Amino acid sequence: MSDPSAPGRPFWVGTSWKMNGLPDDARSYAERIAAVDDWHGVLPFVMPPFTVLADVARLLRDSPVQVGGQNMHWDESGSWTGEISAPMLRQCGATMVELGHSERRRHFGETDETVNQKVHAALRHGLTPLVCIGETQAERDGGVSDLVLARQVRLALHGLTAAQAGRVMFAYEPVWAIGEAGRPAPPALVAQAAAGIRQELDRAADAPGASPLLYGGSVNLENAAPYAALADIDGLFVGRAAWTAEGYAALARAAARPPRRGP
Ligand SMILES: O=C(CO)[C@H](O)COP(=O)(O)O
Repeated sequence: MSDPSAPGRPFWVGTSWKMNGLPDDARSYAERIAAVDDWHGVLPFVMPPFTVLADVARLLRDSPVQVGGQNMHWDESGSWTGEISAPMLRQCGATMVELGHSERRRHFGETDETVNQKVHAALRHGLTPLVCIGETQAERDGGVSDLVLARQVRLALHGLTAAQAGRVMFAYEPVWAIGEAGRPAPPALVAQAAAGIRQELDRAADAPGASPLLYGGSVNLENAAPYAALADIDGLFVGRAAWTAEGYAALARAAARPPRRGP
């Protein structure tokens, strides 16, 4: 279990814009967060659509905000119509890449195996993978949440060395808690799931707490602080509530508010 009271424990607050952000809006968002002079100690990152990624990365180049892609292919190049590779993301200024979001698993055929191939490719090309995992409502009702989460973690990290495994970030996102129809998860439930995930991550990595574990799913200004206080949670991964620059900055402030304690 990671120690939330450890001095200097990094805490991430990031957002994926999903399929939102035309060029003018994206530039305006990036300019506004580039102007934020105090992130209250959190590590910020944004994941815009591919079409504006280079622009956003350029505007945030001199800021602490990292930029990531929302997906990528496992191959470097080739006949993969409509896909984006790790070197392409790097060239655009990305340092991170989100992999295995439930929307991609559900609608676009992403599997634990393709996530694993993409994790390997991301690390080969110097991108930090952020792997999204989470159980469906049916899996929770059926009592197999912990098994599902352990399987997703183990398969995502398959074939990595312990040092490599420690460089992979995870986001626990219960599928039933995401999006317009999502129901915010009780912090106690998140704490219980996160403790199990942490055990899996620590088994794979070379040092306890090496792999950051974020929480995502209907995070908002009211629930950010309780989630941020959980012992095994190292950050928040936010959708809708961070789709304005002001909303994002406010969430970072709310998540950074000390003290962070266990469940
Ligand atoms: O990916 C997510 C955060 O970027 C996640 O799906 C949560 O979305 P939200 O429910 O709109 O916060």
